[in-house]
Amino acid sequence: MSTHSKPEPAIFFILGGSGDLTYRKLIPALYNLFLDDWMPEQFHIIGIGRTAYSNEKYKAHLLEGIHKFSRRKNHIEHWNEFSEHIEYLKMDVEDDQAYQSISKIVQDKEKLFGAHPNVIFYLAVAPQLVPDIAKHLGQLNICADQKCCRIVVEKPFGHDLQSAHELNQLLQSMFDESQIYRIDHYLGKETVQNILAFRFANALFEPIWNRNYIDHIQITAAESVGLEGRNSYYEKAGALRDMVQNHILQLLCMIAMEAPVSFDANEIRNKKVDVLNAIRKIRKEEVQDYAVRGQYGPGWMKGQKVVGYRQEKGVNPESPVETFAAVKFYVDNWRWQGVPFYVRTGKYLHEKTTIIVLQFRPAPHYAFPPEAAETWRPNRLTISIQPNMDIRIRFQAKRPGQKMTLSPVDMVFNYEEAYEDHSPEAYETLLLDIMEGDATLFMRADQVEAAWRVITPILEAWQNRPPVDFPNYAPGTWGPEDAEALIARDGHNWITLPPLHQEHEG
Ligand SMILES: NC(=O)C1=CN([C@@H]2O[C@H](COP(=O)(O)OP(=O)(O)OC[C@H]3O[C@@H](n4cnc5c(N)ncnc54)[C@H](OP(=O)(O)O)[C@@H]3O)[C@@H](O)[C@H]2O)C=CC1
Ligand SMILES: O=C1O[C@H](COP(=O)(O)O)[C@@H](O)[C@H](O)[C@H]1O
Repeated sequence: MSTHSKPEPAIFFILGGSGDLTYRKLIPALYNLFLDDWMPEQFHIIGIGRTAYSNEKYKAHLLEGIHKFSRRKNHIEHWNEFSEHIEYLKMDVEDDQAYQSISKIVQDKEKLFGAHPNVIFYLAVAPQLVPDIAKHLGQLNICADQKCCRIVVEKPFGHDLQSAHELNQLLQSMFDESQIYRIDHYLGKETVQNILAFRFANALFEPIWNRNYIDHIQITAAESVGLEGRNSYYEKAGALRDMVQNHILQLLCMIAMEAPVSFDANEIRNKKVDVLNAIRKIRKEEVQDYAVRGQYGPGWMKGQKVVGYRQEKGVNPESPVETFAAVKFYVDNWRWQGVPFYVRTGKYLHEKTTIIVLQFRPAPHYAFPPEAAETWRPNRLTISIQPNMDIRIRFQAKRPGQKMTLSPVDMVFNYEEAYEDHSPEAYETLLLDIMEGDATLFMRADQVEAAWRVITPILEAWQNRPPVDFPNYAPGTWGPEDAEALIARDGHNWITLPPLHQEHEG
């Protein structure tokens, strides 16, 4: 979010350096920053885990991750230069004595750099290890330096409101809030950051961005993948915790927030937390009117046979865990009173797509002859987050010819067509922000808790009332029928993005 200059010298400790996140995301992102000349002049990366790796084996393992997962899989010409900055430390994070090695490395690097580096502890470990690690790190002298020492905490941040609150209290007892970076990788996506630019760098849209013009809003974050090996985590989470509590509510905040006075991290976060606090609390007894859950059964995905969720390895054969969730929210404030926000997400859905749709109200009066159009399509603004990266505005246009015949057309801004520059991966942006000490795109303690508060009644109602109809959707569909009913009851339907230039429906 900052307007970047090259960061100060930095030491990265990745606790969980032998794990999947480091392999898939963190090292590819750091390497891309290196290729783009964004890494500090002096930096060092220490991967930590219990697995026995020599430095050479560790680097070879990480290089394999670049080949598989980096957006620049084959750009390895600078890998040797980059990997000189990497080492592996075999360490059990539950061993109290082991933390001395960390202090020693920092002292050695300080001498070598001849400067006081920023020290970043990235906790890429299972959530149950986080409290213990934070306690140990908090006791190190280097962490008393509020300006230089930072701790990065991955999702899930807590399992519910109470555990999130306890984790916040613990972290804040060891670190200043300004040192804590709670990751929500959606906030690092280019198209998500662009929502702020679109809304607040243009005078055109803000006057109509409210209940007077907008009929309803939809947010779809559909995935075509399944569990991707994270079965045991997912069985404790489910779609509501995994996607709605964090990513989807953050998208909703970006759409619904008031204009910030400045781009100060706390100013933006204040405006977002105002939205979370304004979301109408769903009463437990009304949860079924506002929320729908689903679980996929066995079926086919892109020509491949897939097992149902309950048949996945490590999953309870009678699991009540939802792999799909749809919710209708209201934001009770002057801007959004009465405007429903429909959100949905799920695994093994028809296609991977994350879109935000602002459906405008119809024009107040159509003066055109009845034969001008079969049906009137109100204006619609669609923000495609991924995999398409575009913004489309739908409006009525006169078809060429002697008669006044109208049809809907799209005005499109497409990232790839508009800019030659590539878009960085979310983790690249976020890691650079951490190095620069810019917390704008990270979750503050009160934001995380406010988001848990929003979904708590649904979590509790679902826990108290086990599902009777699971599995209730087939892989490759758009989820359970009840999700269609949720929105159809209000006279709407879920909008999926047609390919550009295709005739509009719905
Ligand atoms: N993977 C992903 O795509 C995503 C992951 N996340 C989050 O990131 C975090 C890490 O996930 P992921 O990488 O998938 O998990 P993995 O299970 O792949 O990795 C866990 C890491 O923790 C290390 N570890 C476990 N116990 C100890 C210990 N006692 N001492 C030292 N190291 C230990 C493991 O090292 P070793 O076995 O060598 O001891 C390993 O490096 C989780 O919170 C997850 O929710 C969030 C979004 C996406
Ligand atoms: O945080 C998570 O996000 C991914 C989806 O991320 P995306 O960037 O591919 O949209 C999701 O698959 C995973 O279950 C969840 O933990």
